[in-house]
Amino acid sequence: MTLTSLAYRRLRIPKDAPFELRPSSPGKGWGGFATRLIKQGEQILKEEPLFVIPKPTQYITNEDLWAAFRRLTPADQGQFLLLRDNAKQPFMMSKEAFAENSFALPAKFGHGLFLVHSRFNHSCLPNATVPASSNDIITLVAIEDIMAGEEITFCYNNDFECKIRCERHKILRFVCNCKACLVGTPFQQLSDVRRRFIRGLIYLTAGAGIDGKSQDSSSSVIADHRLREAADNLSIPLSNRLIYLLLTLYLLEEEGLLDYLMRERFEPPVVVTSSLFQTESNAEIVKTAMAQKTWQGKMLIAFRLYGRHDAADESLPEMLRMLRMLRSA
Ligand SMILES: C[S@@+](CC[C@H](N)C(=O)[O-])C[C@H]1O[C@@H](n2cnc3c(N)ncnc32)[C@H](O)[C@@H]1O
Repeated sequence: MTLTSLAYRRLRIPKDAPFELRPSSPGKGWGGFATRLIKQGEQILKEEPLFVIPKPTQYITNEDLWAAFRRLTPADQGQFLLLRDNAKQPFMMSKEAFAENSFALPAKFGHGLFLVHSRFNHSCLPNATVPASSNDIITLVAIEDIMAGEEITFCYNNDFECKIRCERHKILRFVCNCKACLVGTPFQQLSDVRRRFIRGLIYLTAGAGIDGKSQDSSSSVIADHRLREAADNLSIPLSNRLIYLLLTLYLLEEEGLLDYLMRERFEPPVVVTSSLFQTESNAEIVKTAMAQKTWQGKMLIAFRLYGRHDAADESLPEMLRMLRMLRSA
């Protein structure tokens, strides 16, 4: 344990916090570890920013940061000066310190410096999350039960469920070694296939990538141009649409990413889509599929619908296009 990393011992942590800060596995500096069982959905940490810079990242300057630093109380300045580059040496530049320890605050179109949230390491298969906040206060929430002694991690980006290992590492600018990143393992190889597949399936059902944009032919994950055009025009038939949605949920589950927040995001479209069928024979299959207990079971039955036309197919694209227009208005 180096003297510099011991600086973290002096960080202000809530007295009743269910975690402690200590060294993590090699290369990961320090991290947050559960000191007792933390139940799924439990709030692990609620934190106010030390300061906020109300600017997009690319416009934040060292001068902005020094001005914010000077406005802090001496005690808060002391806390800022405890920050270390991955628990090693102090940061050379305040911009680096800010980049490593800040979170975007959508409500303010700016970024806040969070001393304690930033001590938690990343995983592409996390056990916690920091949901988007509507104000300056952010929270760390368990997305599964976390055992005492287990490292608490969250995913640093919000679209990693559809990014493969090398894409994730390019964005992170460090090499993560979680189960989905450990090269040479069958899980890792399957993980890349699953996440690329999830990206394509999201495109097919939403008619846009996770960034809300349509893809040009060079960057598209959908190789078949007719299929991509059908996705862009929101004219994927209802039967296929339901199969793609169920497949997405099944793959997320296989990947270990189907936590309660993912379910909140992906289950409603399945419920809505399954309620739209107008052709009686199709509606019967959907009913049987939806009665199955598992996503795999639902998907296997729903595959019987593949390629089947439904009376709702005539009006569906128009309805979806109107919804898209309303959302973007
Ligand atoms: C916000 S800090 C996290 C806390 C940091 N470990 C510390 O000791 O201060 C982010 C840095 O931690 C390291 N890190 C976080 N998650 C990691 C992971 N899964 N694998 C390797 N390094 C990681 C990287 O150096 C990253 O730039």
